[in-house]
Amino acid sequence: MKNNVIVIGGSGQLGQCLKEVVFLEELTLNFVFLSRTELDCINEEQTTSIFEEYQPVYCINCAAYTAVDQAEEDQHNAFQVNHNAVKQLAINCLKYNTTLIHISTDFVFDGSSSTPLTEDLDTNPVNIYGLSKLKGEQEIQSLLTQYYIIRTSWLYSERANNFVKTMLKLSQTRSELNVIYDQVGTPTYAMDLAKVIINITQNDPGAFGLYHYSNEGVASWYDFAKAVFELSGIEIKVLPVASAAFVTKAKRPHYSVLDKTKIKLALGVEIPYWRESLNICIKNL
Ligand SMILES: NC(=O)C1=CN([C@@H]2O[C@H](COP(=O)(O)OP(=O)(O)OC[C@H]3O[C@@H](n4cnc5c(N)ncnc54)[C@H](OP(=O)(O)O)[C@@H]3O)[C@@H](O)[C@H]2O)C=CC1
Ligand SMILES: Cc1cn([C@H]2C[C@H](O)[C@@H](COP(=O)(O)OP(=O)(O)O[C@H]3O[C@@H](C)C(=O)[C@@H](O)[C@H]3O)O2)c(=O)[nH]c1=O
Repeated sequence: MKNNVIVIGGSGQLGQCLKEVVFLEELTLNFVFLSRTELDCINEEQTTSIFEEYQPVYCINCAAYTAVDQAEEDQHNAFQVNHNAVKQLAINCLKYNTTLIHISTDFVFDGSSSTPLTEDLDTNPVNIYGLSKLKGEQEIQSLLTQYYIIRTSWLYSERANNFVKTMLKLSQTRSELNVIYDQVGTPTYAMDLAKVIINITQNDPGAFGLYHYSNEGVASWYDFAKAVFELSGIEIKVLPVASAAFVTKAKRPHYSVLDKTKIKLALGVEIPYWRESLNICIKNL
């Protein structure tokens, strides 16, 4: 019984990438991917019965309310998924001695730093999504010792919705695009992150705690968009604009480059440079 790994939010972007890594590698554990229809994690009874059924050795939580702008007007649902459901997962992990691998975000920071963000830096989210994700982190940290919280940033892949796919889609109907240059971070190829997560389940060093993971390097959304078009061979005019000129419902941090020193040392991961990974993704699209 003790060889099950449950993946919550299994049909989202990261969930699908995890599924692909599991499919490609020979693994010792039995991975069970649960879509929202199989487990709605805001349903406490359903969550408890899934833990009872699988008694998982790991629970990988990829479920989240990720619509950053929508969250500003839909706070209740954002907190239900990103805070309350995470608390229920943690309670069940405690009961079944399950290690929780939970994904969080660079949006827990306010963006006022100008040097890469370490795990011990003060948080101060500037939007509802970031605040709800921070509350989820805090529940885990107060209830569990056996957990990995991995904060990541700007996830993209061949799957689901993400900035790369949005840019490519917009380029089909527009001859020029305005893209923000004064929000700086690091794009992360979700396949790279998925490999790190699966590796934890296969070679767990027991180094529980909070970690930062993104690809290497630094980019603005403008740099990211330009690279998407350059690597795809698409000719389109991309105009750099300031955040003030691109109004969105949610405020976003101006600087969210994550410092990856801790995860590199503790888990021995080698992290690809963001443009290298983007190139792989674009070739697959
Ligand atoms: N995307 C990004 O840029 C970043 C994401 N993250 C974090 O990484 C993690 C994975 O994100 P990503 O895969 O990109 O996000 P997606 O939005 O692609 O996937 C999230 C998944 O969660 C599911 N979900 C939402 N509500 C529930 C619920 N009540 N019960 C069960 N499942 C639910 C969604 O289901 P459905 O498909 O039915 O809506 C969806 O499949 C999240 O924790 C996110 O906060 C961190 C930094 C950047
Ligand atoms: C579509 C578009 C967006 N933008 C800007 C708006 C925003 O500042 C930035 C990214 O926009 P998006 O809405 O695609 O991405 P956004 O939802 O802000 O992405 C965030 O998602 C959550 C889930 C996270 O955890 C973060 O790490 C981050 O990836 O690009 C432009 O400048 N021009 C455009 O044409």
